[in-house]
Amino acid sequence: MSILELHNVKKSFGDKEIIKGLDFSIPEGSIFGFVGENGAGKTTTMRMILGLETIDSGYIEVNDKKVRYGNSLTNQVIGYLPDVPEYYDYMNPSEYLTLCGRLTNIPKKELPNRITKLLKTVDLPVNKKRIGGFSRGMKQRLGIAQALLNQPKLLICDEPTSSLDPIGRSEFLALLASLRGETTIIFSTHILSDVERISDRVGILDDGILKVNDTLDNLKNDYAKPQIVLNFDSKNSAQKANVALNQQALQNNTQLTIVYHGSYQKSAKSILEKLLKFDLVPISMSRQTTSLEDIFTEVTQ
Ligand SMILES: Nc1ncnc2c1ncn2[C@@H]1O[C@H](COP(=O)(O)OP(=O)(O)OP(=O)(O)O)[C@@H](O)[C@H]1O
Repeated sequence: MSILELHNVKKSFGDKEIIKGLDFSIPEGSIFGFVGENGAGKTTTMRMILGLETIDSGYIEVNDKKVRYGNSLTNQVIGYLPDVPEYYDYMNPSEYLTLCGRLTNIPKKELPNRITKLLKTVDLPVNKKRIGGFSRGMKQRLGIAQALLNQPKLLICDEPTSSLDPIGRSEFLALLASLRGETTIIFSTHILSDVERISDRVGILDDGILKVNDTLDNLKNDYAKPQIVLNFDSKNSAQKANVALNQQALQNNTQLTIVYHGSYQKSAKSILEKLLKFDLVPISMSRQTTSLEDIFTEVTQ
């Protein structure tokens, strides 16, 4: 079952068509990595899902209900972490979450328990430390606690890791991954390794349409272009080796890259046999699989 469905959604700003017909759905329980170059329209799409932006044509459904522009009822099942969450620096996390809970009408009796549990989930202290003294990573984690306060079915995060250092990013991704199964997550990013780390599904937005929407495993199979990379001790040896291989390889200085088909074992054996005939021995040989970056480049070229 899908928690989110977009049906031929189009959106222009002035005479510039940004979203040219988005048609996709996100199955319940998945972590969906929404990727695209700067300005591709990721934030605009998320804002339309939240009813914060008008839709020119088409429609969006969340949990089987149509999204309406301005204070959409569908937001009752959505948690949202904007790209730059704003806080009252003088508050501590419990005070801030209490304020958010009151504004969203969470029953007063339930609120303290939920807050204690959530602060534990996002690994923030329940002490009196003020938000003003928090690191960016802590602020993003507090943002997730706020987004989870209404126990949403769908969690939307807009570029949640782009301002974090590697440790903050790692901790944040681990937090998102720990929510797998509890809520469906859509997060936008242009950090492809983040998507590879935690997403089940990937959508690539390019030129106003979703060019790809599939599981990472399927994408890797569909776009598989397995390569063998050989390194030699000199440019000259690499050149000679390429002659021995009938110029099959792409040479970059001391490195040769060969796209192979079928079995790795057979291809590697045949390459080595050809090289050894000429006494050419590579200093290293490795098999490379398709990365999301390769797929992204191919799709958006
Ligand atoms: N309110 C607006 N008025 C006019 N143009 C807008 C408005 N909002 C967004 N745009 C334009 O729409 C395009 C898509 O912007 P959007 O922020 O959705 O892209 P994005 O994929 O989220 O980019 P980034 O990764 O840089 O955040 C951009 O060209 C942007 O300048």
